[in-house]
Amino acid sequence: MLEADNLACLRGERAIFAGLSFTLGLGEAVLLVGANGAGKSSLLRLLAGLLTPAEGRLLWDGEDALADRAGHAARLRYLSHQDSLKLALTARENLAFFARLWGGTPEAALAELGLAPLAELPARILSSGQKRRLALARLALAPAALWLLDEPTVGLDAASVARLGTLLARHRAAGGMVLAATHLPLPLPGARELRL
Ligand SMILES: Nc1ncnc2c1ncn2[C@@H]1O[C@H](COP(=O)(O)OP(=O)(O)OP(=O)(O)O)[C@@H](O)[C@H]1O
Repeated sequence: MLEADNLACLRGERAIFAGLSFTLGLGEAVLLVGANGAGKSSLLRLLAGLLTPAEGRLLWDGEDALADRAGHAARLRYLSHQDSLKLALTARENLAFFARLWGGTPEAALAELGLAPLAELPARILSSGQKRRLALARLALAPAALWLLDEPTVGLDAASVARLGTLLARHRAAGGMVLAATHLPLPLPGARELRL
C-alpha cells in the first residue's frame, strides 16, 4: 500500500501544497484534480521519486518509499505530460527499449493501443494522438504495482480512451494502483477524487 503522510512540496522557493495525506490500496484509483498550477504534476513527480518532499513521508507497505529510489522506480510506471519518445526510432523500437528494461513484447503492447499498423514508422511522423498512444503502450508491456499518469488522455480519440480503459481495468483487477491527474473524464470507475 502507498501512503502519503503530511506531504509538502516546494518548487523553487514557493510552497505548492502542504499537509497532504492519503492512502492508495490494492486495486484502488485516485483522480487528481485541481486548477492549473495547483500542483498535480508536482505531486506525481514527488510520488515517482523525482522530487523530494519538503515535509512529510511517502510510505510503501509502511516503509520509507524513497529510501531506495531505484527500488521505488522499479515498482512504478510514470507517464508525464511528455511522451518521452525517441523520434528517430520506429514505434516498435521505442517500445523495445522499455521491453529490455521491464520485460514484455513490443508487438503485444502496440496491439493493445491499436498501433500495430504503425509499428515500423518513425515516431517523428506519428500524429500527436498516435504519439500519446505509443507512450501509453509502455503500460501494456509488463506489470508494475503503481501507475502515475499525468493527463493520459490528452489528444486521444474515443476508441483510444476506451483502450486505455481496458488497460486500467485489467491493471486494477490484478491489484494494481493508479493515480492520475486530469482535467478530462477518465475511464476509472470508482476512483476517489483528490483535489489540490
Ligand atoms: N521546475 C519548476 N521550478 C519552479 N516552479 C515550478 C517548476 N515546475 C512547476 N513549478 C510551479 O509549481 C506549480 C505547480 O505546477 P504543476 O505543474 O505541478 O501544476 P499542475 O496542477 O500540474 O498544473 P496543470 O493543470 O497546468 O498541468 C506552478 O505554480 C508552477 O509554476
